[in-house]
Amino acid sequence: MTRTTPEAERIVVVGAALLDGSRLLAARRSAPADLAGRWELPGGKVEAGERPEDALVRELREELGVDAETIARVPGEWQLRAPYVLQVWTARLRPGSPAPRPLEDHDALRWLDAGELWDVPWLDQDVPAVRELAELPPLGPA
Ligand SMILES: Nc1nc2c([nH]c(=O)n2[C@H]2C[C@H](O)[C@@H](COP(=O)(O)OP(=O)(O)OP(=O)(O)O)O2)c(=O)[nH]1
Repeated sequence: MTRTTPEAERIVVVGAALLDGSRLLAARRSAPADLAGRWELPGGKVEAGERPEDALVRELREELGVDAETIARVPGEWQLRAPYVLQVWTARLRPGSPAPRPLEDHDALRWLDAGELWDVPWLDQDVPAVRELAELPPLGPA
């Protein structure tokens, strides 16, 4: 049975498909223990009154030390552990941005070429989102 979370109890987690040409940035979580060592899309929880796109830019600044901008919403929404749901935006670094560094929540970063998307052990709950990304340009069919 698929369990859905009532609208009022949902907390949106925004994840970035941070792109550099046709490469995608994957981030390895360092905490909590049950997620540590698995790979995810950098991002975090949207705060009350915050636009998801603004939350994503803020999270990328805090977690990776970068100056990024969102490009477009990736169609779909994926249930995480309740009450969280994952929404994904493609994003890119703005000109002059520092390179990403694992400042918070992560202990490794990796730019994956389109052919390397499945070379890291993604969090189980991120696999459907990565599968969707793999079907979309610039990672998948043009
Ligand atoms: N950022 C991110 N979180 C994910 C992904 N997949 C997934 O299950 N999660 C979970 C982990 C956390 O329970 C929750 C997001 O938490 P977070 O720790 O990244 O968010 P945050 O920076 O706002 O957290 P906080 O420390 O301020 O509370 O969503 C993903 O791809 N990216």
